[in-house]
Amino acid sequence: MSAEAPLSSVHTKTTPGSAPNGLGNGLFASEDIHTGEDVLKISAPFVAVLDTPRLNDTCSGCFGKRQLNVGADLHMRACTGCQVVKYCDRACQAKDWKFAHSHECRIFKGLAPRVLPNNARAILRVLLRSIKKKYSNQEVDLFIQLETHIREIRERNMAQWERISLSAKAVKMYSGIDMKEEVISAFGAKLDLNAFNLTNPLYDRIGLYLHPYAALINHSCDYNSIVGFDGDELFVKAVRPIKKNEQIFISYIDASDPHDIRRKKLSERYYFDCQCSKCFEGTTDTPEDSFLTATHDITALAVAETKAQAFMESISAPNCESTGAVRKLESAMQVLDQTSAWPITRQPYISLRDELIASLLTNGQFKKAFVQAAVRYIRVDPIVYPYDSHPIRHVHAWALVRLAIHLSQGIETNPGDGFTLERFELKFSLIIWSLLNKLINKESESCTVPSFKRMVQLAFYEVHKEFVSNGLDPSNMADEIEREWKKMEGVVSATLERK
Ligand SMILES: C[S@@+](CC[C@H](N)C(=O)[O-])C[C@H]1O[C@@H](n2cnc3c(N)ncnc32)[C@H](O)[C@@H]1O
Repeated sequence: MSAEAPLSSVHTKTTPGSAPNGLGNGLFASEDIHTGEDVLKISAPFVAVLDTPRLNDTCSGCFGKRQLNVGADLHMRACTGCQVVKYCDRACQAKDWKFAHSHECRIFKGLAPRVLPNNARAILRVLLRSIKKKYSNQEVDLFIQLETHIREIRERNMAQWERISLSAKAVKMYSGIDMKEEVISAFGAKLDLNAFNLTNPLYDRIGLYLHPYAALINHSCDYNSIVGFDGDELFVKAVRPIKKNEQIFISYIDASDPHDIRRKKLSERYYFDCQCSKCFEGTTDTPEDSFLTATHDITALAVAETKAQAFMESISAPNCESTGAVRKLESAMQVLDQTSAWPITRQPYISLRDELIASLLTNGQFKKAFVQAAVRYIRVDPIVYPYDSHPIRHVHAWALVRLAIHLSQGIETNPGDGFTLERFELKFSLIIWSLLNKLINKESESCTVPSFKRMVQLAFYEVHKEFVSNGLDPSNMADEIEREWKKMEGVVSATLERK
């Protein structure tokens, strides 16, 4: 495969090669890559589908990109044929029709009101596109060579194997495709092992995505690159400088999990014992594995963790509304606090706070959400995501901006909000301006995707214009801004002291 142009839709600073330590193949930097630069950009997926709940609120043509760019509530229309997929407009519909929907529409229509699960819809797309010769020989070759771990799936996870077999049976039956079920099942296993979470530009999962070139990237808990999506475009960006010939690594799992949990997830989900440098170093001094005190009661900590996890799991129950979720998440955090040893930067605390912010927003408790988002931005993220370029840090800063804008407009919040933010007398406009200014200044090194950057630029332009129209230039207000951030520190300390 040529280093410069592996496939027409692939733009990359990598070459495939054999990876050391029994990792099979991998991708290697073909030149020095700076922080924030594209390691790999793929303009068209091999296959990408939305998760079933997202079919109703996300466009199957642009995967929500236009909704974000236009910033308006686009009124999506369902495909008149199958009524399963929805689109922003004719352009999005035409794009998806050409990509695959023209071949699957009648199958979806025949199944209505049932909808195939996401993995079956993805397998169906791959099969239909293969039959219609929509893939190049190179793409097919790469796909065929992908790891399946099919033997391990059959031996170690009967439920997964049954799901794959059932999907294969359904796809064969509904499409009428003349192919052995075992071959279709192998496609399903390839998908399970190699697909990425398709996310929107704010890094919320919306579906699954596969491209066989991107699937060559191996995992490391000490990754140097991050995957993001802008619509159906994939971006792999460098979170830190990468030297020529260095191997490209992403994290397949949540790298903020402690050592043992990371290894368990990789083994159960991807069927390998991680051979990365961080796993070899073990648990000494890593923030994910540390507690606040050197001596602690291991059993009490394990009990607290189990209790907190149970609270967290209970919020995904179908009958759990947002008020109940807030209460449960706060109880879970309290259980961890009561150990006096659990850092706010150790899982499951990090996820509990993320979930709490989301539930507070749903519940209209904006002040409390702002305070929790401030704790996350100031105290949690710099430890959990040590690279400044990490997109999650930028997305969390954006969440804080949105909440500050909301509060600065004096929009009434839920009466049960409780937190007396007023006593800190925050000047929200300066906090908003300084957060956006920081995001803009770090833009070239940020691993966020283009739509996110555009959204930030637009917001900064509007906020700055507002200051100028009042005869002010915040670029010359460094002292005032510093004072506001001291107040924000006060908000964060007061919140954490109340624990
Ligand atoms: C998506 S594929 C990556 C490409 C793969 N190396 C290949 O040759 O096709 C994932 C598989 O690569 C291997 N792998 C990736 N990262 C690894 C790691 N850190 N330690 C051990 N094996 C790894 C495992 O077999 C895993 O199931």
